[in-house]
Amino acid sequence: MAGKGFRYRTILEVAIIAVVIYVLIGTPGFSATTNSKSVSTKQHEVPVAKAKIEQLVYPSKDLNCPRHDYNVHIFSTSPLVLYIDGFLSNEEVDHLIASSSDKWKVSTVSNEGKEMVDDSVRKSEKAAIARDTTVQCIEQRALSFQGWPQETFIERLWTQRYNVSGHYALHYDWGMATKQSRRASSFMVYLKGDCEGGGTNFPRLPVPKEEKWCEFIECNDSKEVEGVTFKPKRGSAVFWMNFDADGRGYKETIHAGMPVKSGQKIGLNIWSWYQAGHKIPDDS
Ligand SMILES: O=C(O)CCC(=O)C(=O)O
Ligand SMILES: [Fe+2]
Repeated sequence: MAGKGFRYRTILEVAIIAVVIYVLIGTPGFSATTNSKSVSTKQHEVPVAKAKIEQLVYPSKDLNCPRHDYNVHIFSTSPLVLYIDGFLSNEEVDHLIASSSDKWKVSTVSNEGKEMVDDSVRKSEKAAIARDTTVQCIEQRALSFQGWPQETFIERLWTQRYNVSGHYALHYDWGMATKQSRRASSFMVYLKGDCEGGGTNFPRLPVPKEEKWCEFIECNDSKEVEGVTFKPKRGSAVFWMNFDADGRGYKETIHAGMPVKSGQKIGLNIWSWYQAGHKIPDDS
């Protein structure tokens, strides 16, 4: 009798341990094993890292980019948040807007690996712009700005358009982060900011005291808006690092695209993806 009871207990313990291991391995960001986790377990067995690698772009080595100057202001050192005044030239901004014009598609959000439209989270349109020389020079500038970090690549550039009531609710840009692969940094570049509202709000970042910042941030935000809101100033960008050196996501980087109350806003996302062990393909 005692032997049987012991056996049942052992089976129960093994079952509990198996369930715990299953749950942990299935949790995003838990370990390296999530690197090869499927986007959708049912229909499309696409490993996350593979899907992401297909979105990475490599500016040509033969580019001859025109010189371009911009002004950088340190907003915060931990996490690193910078405001880059004039990151893009007027010509580049016009070019990006023109090349998006016939490509706008409704924006989606990713929910447990599935892409879906959800207006309550994200209401905008996005366009995957062609990678001509101007665009590749911007990709190259984004890498150069960051000091050419190792095993880090630019994700294909997207523009994003918000009309009245367009917005992007609070979120992190982390995506499916693992030790081996993650969205290391974000640039939110503004192409068009002829609007009321539409700033990028970081509720956990404190508002600086210095009035000079009012050129770049909302200084008349109502009391209900927490933290700092960067103005969508044409050609300028907010840059931030999403993770610390150990790969822990910075909670302070939670942010939102504030609702556009009138007019229109167009932005450009430049995300940099860290992929351990990945190399620029020979044929690129
Ligand atoms: O439009 C904005 O201000 C923010 C957009 C954003 O956070 C994103 O596209 O990830
Ligand atoms: Fe974002």
